[in-house]
This record gives sequence, structure tokens and C-alpha cells, in this order.
Amino acid sequence: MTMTKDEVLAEFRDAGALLEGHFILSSGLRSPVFLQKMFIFQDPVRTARLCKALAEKATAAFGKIDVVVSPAVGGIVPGYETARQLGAKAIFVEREDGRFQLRRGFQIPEGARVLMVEDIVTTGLSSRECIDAIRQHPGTLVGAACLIDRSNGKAEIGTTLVSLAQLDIPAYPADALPPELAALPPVKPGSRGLGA
Ligand SMILES: O=P(O)(O)OC[C@H]1O[C@H](OP(=O)(O)OP(=O)(O)O)[C@H](O)[C@@H]1O
Ligand SMILES: O=C(O)c1cc(=O)[nH]c(=O)[nH]1
Ligand SMILES: [Mg+2]
Repeated sequence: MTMTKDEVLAEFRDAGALLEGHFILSSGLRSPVFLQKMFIFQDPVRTARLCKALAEKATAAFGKIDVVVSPAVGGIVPGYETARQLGAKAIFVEREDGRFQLRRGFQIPEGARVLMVEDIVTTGLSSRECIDAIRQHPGTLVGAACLIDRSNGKAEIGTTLVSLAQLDIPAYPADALPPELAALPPVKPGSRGLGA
């Protein structure tokens, strides 16, 4: 079943996942809004609703998918659930010496049709890094999917990206903060740069 942008946002709102404050994003940009996707993923039923809609959108855009590859940590749960809905395998890349790699013996079979699944896209940096890692293996990357594209369609990831919702959320370089944001203490919720 398709979901409208309002229905997707309602899932985030109902999960308490729409946070306001001063956040340091994975890219280093600062934002007054953070989508705490883990508040979605702690509820398997809510996660399944969203990922079913994402799987349907990905199938419509890209056809059959054999393997879903996601960037850890945030991509693991939606990657798994989207793969379950697609009847595909679910594997993930994680950082080794700061770079995303397939570890743990994960492999992509020759000829496999691969979908990259991300939770949230802001600048697309994590997606591009995940795709670079995928392209070092056999198989064909057919496209990418995410729950929320908060670049409003502007992020360039080098392949077609489908999302459940595109949002236009402001993000600023640290040296160009609006005063109301500069007045709040910054917090960094994600995993990039934490010893990775
Ligand atoms: O499009 P981008 O600018 O790369 O931003 C989005 C990325 O940021 C978050 O990951 P983060 O690195 O914060 O770590 P996490 O997945 O462990 O939450 C999120 O899960 C995306 O992967
Ligand atoms: O850009 C990010 O790091 C980011 C933004 C967001 O809203 N949610 C998230 O988990 N990461
Ligand atoms: Mg992430």
C-alpha cells in the first residue's frame, strides 16, 4: 500500500521521532530538526508499515531486487525489513578504518540486483560511501531507497533514489548558524566520527 507524505510524517510524529533543538548531523552540518529514526525502529509494526511502502516503491522503480545493502548503524533495521518485504537478502556495510566495507564475510553473488537502502538522506554522503563500497563487489546496483530524503531531492548519490517523503529541512555550516540555533547547546546523535 502506498503512503502519502503526510502519512509518513504522521508515523514519525506519533513515534516521537521529530526532534527540535540544535543537532550536529553526520555531515557536520547543523540543523534545528533531527529525525530520530531509532524511535521508529524500536517499533517493529511501525517499521514494517513504512518499509512495506518503501519496498513497493523500490519494486515499481527498479524491478526485482536480490540483495539489499545498507550503511550501519541507521540503515540496518530498515534494510532488513525492506529486504524481508522484497524477498531479498539483507546485508550491511560498516566502517573499518573510517571507511564503509562489507565485513563479516558478507558477499554479493555474481549477477545479483542490488538495492542500497538508507534511513535518512541529508547530503547523501553516507549513501555515496555505501554505494562506493557496493561497487567494489560483484552484482549490479540498480538504485537506492530511503525513508526520508531531507535534501528535498537535491542530494546527488550517483544512482536513482526513491524515498517515502522529500522534506526541505534547513541545515547550516557550523560557522554560519542563525542566532537562535547558536544559542542552543549542540548534540550529536549519530555514529559517524565516534571512534569509527
Ligand atoms: O546524507 P548524509 O549527510 O550522509 O546524512 C544521513 C546519514 O546520517 C545518519 O547516519 P550517521 O552517520 O549519523 O550514523 P548512524 O547511521 O549510526 O545513525 C543517517 O543514518 C544517514 O546514514
Ligand atoms: O544528517 C544526519 O546525520 C541525520 C539527520 C536526521 O534527521 N536523522 C538522522 O538520523 N541523521
Ligand atoms: Mg547512517
